[in-house]
Amino acid sequence: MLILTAPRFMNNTKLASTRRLASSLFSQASLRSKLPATAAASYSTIKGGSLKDRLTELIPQKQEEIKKFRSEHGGDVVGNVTVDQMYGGARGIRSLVWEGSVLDPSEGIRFRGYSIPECQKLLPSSPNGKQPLPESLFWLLVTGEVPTLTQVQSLSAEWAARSQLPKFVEELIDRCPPSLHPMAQFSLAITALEHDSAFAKAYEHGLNKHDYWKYTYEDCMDLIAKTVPIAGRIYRNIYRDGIVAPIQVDKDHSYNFANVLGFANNKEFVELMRLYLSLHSDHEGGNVSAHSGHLVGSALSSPFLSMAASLNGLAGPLHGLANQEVLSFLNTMKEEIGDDLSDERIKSYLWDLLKSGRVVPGYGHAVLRKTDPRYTAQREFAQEYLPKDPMFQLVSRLYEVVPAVLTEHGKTKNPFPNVDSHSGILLQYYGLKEQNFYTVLFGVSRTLGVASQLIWDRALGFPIERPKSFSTEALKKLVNAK
Ligand SMILES: CC(=O)SCCNC(=O)CCNC(=O)[C@H](O)C(C)(C)COP(=O)(O)OP(=O)(O)OC[C@H]1O[C@@H](n2cnc3c(N)ncnc32)[C@H](O)[C@@H]1OP(=O)(O)O
Ligand SMILES: O=C([O-])CC(=O)C(=O)O
Repeated sequence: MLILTAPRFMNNTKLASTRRLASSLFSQASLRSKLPATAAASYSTIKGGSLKDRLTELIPQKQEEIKKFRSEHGGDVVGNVTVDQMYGGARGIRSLVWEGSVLDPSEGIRFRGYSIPECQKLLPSSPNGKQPLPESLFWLLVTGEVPTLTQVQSLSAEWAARSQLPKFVEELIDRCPPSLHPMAQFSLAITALEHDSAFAKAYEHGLNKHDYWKYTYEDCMDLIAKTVPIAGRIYRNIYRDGIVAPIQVDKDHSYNFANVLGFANNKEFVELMRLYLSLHSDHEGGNVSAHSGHLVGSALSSPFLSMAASLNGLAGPLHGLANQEVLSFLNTMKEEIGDDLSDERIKSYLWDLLKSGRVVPGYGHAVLRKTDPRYTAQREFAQEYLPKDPMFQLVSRLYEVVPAVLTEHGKTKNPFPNVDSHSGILLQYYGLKEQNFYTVLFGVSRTLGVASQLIWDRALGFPIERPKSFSTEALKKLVNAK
């Protein structure tokens, strides 16, 4: 209430009237009717069924599979827990079920069993591109199956059709001071989508457990669709003229994302978004953003509230925000060492940083013990499209120098780069220079992974999460410490 009556920070009449014009040209009511005939029909009648149809077939099979597995192996032991693990961020404790992806410490992520290069080969891309469409990755995460291009296009059309924001959410974003971090604005807007949660409304009126997933599914599809105009509005408000391009119903999710940001006229940037949104989507269940979304969802909070929790975790500098930190690190380093990219100069800069008790952002990982394949995929993109870019060259030089320094430093278990160490310089190259916004892009992508698991959490009837905790005193007693 208070927020709605507060003065606007962006009180610009011209801006308001332009927005009115844009929204009247593209109101939600007219949106569905503007879907191309094939696309409009597609998500209910596509060949092979819609994603929801396919889920309706798959869910009973998976429920049976798990029932049988638990009846035969429910008592099998999968690991022990040490005192160190309890104090050490639960590292390595096997305690979560996550269907979409599994992370191998050496090989990196596999989405439903497929590595990143395999996904790049197998998943449908745009007819004029070669990176997988994030829609296709979402289909894979949800079903475990590689979709057809028609199925993927049906998702593009469906997300576009669901993208309209409630007016009060637009106003909420517009009233945020530009000094409020984009991730805080993002989380705020996603929380506010709770207003129209199908799950929360149905639950309030008494919902059969067997139908939880259907309402969760509806909310998840709305959530994914609405991340795009929300992110666009935040970006355009803080850094540009406040005018957000309308969603185009005959375009894919990444094109629309690039378009709301104002970069869709560059085909390479649109391809980069397809790669970016696919790569950042899912990283098994234990990372902070995935686990937060799953945990909050386990209380039957709606996908909107669950995703807001996930985004709040992603916004931490040891997690998703590291991609913003990397840019600051690179820029400060460049300012300090200038053009001298010799090993000696870079090493001495890194040692000064480490001695001041700070981390090298973009390096290290809680699970990975080799170079993150998401880093490699972005590096390959850079080698193809921007091989001579000075920032890419700096990142490449660091790749040659940092692992040895971190190894000599002797603390980190993984001296190699992670996903965050590369993403920022690609965005810089195409003119998206505002690094404080970068984690919002990560969040738009991570929504795909968190949403796909939330649907399964409800379909499989996962219970409320509630691990046991101990005080140090109680723990000492437990292990008979003197
Ligand atoms: C999308 C993502 O979330 S990817 C990760 C993004 N985060 C970053 O890039 C930030 C920099 N990296 C880090 O801080 C860490 O490597 C993390 C948070 C990613 C993983 O943390 P952990 O699993 O605790 O790493 P690890 O077990 O190797 O840490 C051991 C020690 O090495 C230090 N260390 C780990 N990585 C680094 C690094 N990049 N630079 C300097 N020191 C490091 C840790 O701070 C810790 O020090 P401490 O014993 O004084 O507390
Ligand atoms: O897996 C992790 O802990 C962090 C990470 O890389 C991600 O969430 O993408």
